[in-house]
Amino acid sequence: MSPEIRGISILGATGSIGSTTLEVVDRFPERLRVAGLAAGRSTERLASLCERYRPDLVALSGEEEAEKFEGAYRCRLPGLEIEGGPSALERVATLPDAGFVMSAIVGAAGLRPTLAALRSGKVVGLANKESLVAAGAVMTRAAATSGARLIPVDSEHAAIHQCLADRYDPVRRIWLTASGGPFRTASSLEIAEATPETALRHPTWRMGPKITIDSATMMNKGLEMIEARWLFNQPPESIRVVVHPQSVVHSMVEFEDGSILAQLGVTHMRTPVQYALTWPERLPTGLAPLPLDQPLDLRFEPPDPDRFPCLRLAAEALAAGGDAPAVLNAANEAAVEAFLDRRLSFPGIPAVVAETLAARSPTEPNDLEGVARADAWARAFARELIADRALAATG
Ligand SMILES: NC(=O)C1=CN([C@@H]2O[C@H](COP(=O)(O)OP(=O)(O)OC[C@H]3O[C@@H](n4cnc5c(N)ncnc54)[C@H](OP(=O)(O)O)[C@@H]3O)[C@@H](O)[C@H]2O)C=CC1
Ligand SMILES: CC(=O)[C@@H](O)[C@H](O)COP(=O)(O)O
Ligand SMILES: [Mn+2]
Repeated sequence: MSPEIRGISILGATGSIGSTTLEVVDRFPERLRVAGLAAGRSTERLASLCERYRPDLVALSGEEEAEKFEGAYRCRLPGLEIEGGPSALERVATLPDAGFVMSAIVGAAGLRPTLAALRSGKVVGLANKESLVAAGAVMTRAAATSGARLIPVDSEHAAIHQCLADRYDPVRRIWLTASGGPFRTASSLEIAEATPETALRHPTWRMGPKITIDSATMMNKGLEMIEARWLFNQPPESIRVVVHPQSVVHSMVEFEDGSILAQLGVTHMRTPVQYALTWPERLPTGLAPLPLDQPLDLRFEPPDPDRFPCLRLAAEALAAGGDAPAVLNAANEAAVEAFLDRRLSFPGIPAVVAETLAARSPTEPNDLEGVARADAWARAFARELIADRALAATG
């Protein structure tokens, strides 16, 4: 019997995860059909994707972007519905013909459409970790109410999902592996001199710019600790980080008897992306296998929160709960953007996040509006700090 064709929507179709998702669609055209696509500003790429995959609906981040897209590409895309703005992203996330939604917009812009997909009971492949970092309680509650399923795409969480399978054995610890980023062996002085060029040189993964900077500060691992807390419902103190420079062991679960299960694989996002799209089935990825018939050194070392303070800040936000993770996330987004624009130094990133967290008046957001308020406050506060620092540096 041939498998049923599954309609999918891709939020963040023009990005790194979006492209990998489409590679998987190319591998299994008899199983996967693109129903909806959404993206931000890469209009030429989006138009080519629409020509190639013929979705029913395409959404752009804003109405103005959608009007420009319509004007420039309508003649190439007859019959395609084109919309823009937050409600359009939500429409793509809830299309009746899409049983699966790949949530791969970068940053807090991914929250609303991800929540819409969860509310409408979709299977959601979650790459947008910021959804769980900023609004973990809101997202997981929505999934529990609607019966939606969250399948992790983040490589570490996909690994843990596989190690846990349907086991109900008590978990002692979750070990998230971290590559350590481009500055793993650098001194604090060297790290202070980091530029966008050096920080974007990730040693093992090719990813979009925001997550690549997060890997360099190790905020990525901090965000992943918070993501793991919500995905696997584990107490914060049981979620640990171990540096593993080869990025071959994608993460591990330690059970009460001390046994540790790990998931290993090649360093390529096609594996977790395809895992989410075809779960619970496993299909060939077409990637060369991990060469275990060759010598392979695997190293594990403790992380250094003195050189990488973002790790400590994220652990503190996780322990504090309430709006702290949303504030951490928004301040980090503002700081990373400024670093990439050369308006903030690399050590300025944890400094801005720390000052923003310290200045917050704690709240307990219980819906997305509350999270959005915490996010807006933190973003504005962080941007002011960044502007003041730039002024102090030039003045
Ligand atoms: N890349 C990876 O290997 C991994 C990524 N992730 C997570 O997946 C997410 C995506 O990362 P990645 O693919 O690397 O990022 P990219 O920067 O490569 O892509 C981001 C995507 O988001 C879209 N986008 C940005 N802002 C908006 C907006 N306001 N409205 C609609 N679309 C928007 C971009 O559109 P456009 O380009 O058209 O502006 C693009 O399609 C992140 O949350 C990241 O942490 C997790 C694990 C691994
Ligand atoms: C591929 C993936 O899941 C990334 O989140 C990756 O883990 C980033 O590398 P770091 O381990 O350096 O943060
Ligand atoms: Mn990851």
